[in-house]
Amino acid sequence: MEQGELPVLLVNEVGGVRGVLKAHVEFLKKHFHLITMKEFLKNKKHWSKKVQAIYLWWHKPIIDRELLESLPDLKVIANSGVGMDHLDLKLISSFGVKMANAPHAVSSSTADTGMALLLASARRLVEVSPDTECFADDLLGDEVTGATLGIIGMGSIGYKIALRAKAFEMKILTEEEERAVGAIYCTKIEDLLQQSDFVMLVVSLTPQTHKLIGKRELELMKPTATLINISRGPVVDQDAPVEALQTGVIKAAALDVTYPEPLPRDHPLLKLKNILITPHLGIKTDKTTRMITEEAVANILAALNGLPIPNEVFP
Ligand SMILES: O=CC(=O)O
Repeated sequence: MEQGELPVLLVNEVGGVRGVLKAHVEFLKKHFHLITMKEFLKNKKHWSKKVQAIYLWWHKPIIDRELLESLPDLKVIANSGVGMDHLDLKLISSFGVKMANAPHAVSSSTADTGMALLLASARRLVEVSPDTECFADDLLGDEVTGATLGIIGMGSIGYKIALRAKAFEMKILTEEEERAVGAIYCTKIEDLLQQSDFVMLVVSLTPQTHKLIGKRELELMKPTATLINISRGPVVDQDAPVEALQTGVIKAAALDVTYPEPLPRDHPLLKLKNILITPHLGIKTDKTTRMITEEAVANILAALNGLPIPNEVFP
């Protein structure tokens, strides 16, 4: 890189459904020469030795061996969220490329989404319309105050959910050691499932958490309990809640994540009444998306300057 030249940052696209938000482009351009995947592919020869960083906005582009081989000067990939399950961390690292995520930016808005799903399904907010008869027997909801919330995954998002749940006077169970918010530690996930009125999934998707919740786990839950997933779709074996919700094994579910996303229109989950499904809204606020880009820029600049990367992720 010549003096005064900005490092080249590759982004999937600008705007659209999966492109870096247009509102962030001016900020990115203060630090980088920005090129899109389309521009890169159009003139690979020109850009290939210039790209030093990738900012991955919403899981695109696919980072595979072919792409990595075509970017010999790539130093860092910054992810626009906390979940890294869409990346082959070992492969990327074998090319000497560093990786980073944005955990601080996303924790509050994702915790808010979790609580919004919990409250909405407890009080059946999406089942009603303005002309619904308010004393209809079948509209009685669940009291949140005093109910037990089991949190599976006590990272920064789980911790913030616990803080919020405490303000709602809930009893909190966790299967990880986290007593700072007054959560009670269950040594076994089975105990948490059996005792909770609401079970909230906040774990990262890894081979260990893939299909963590299936038929057996749902059967351990109370028939009056609600399952809430704000982590990744494949943490739940998706056939299991279909049957469990149809047969009353559990009372309700609220899923911000599914597989695939979005679900096909004829998916059996979409036919159920006792389920609330949102399209992976977790982090989507204006402030969070701005903070994500700021966090990503800090990660990239640190990597390019040979400084410790604030949110480096290791394979
Ligand atoms: O899904 C959201 C994230 O990975 O941060």
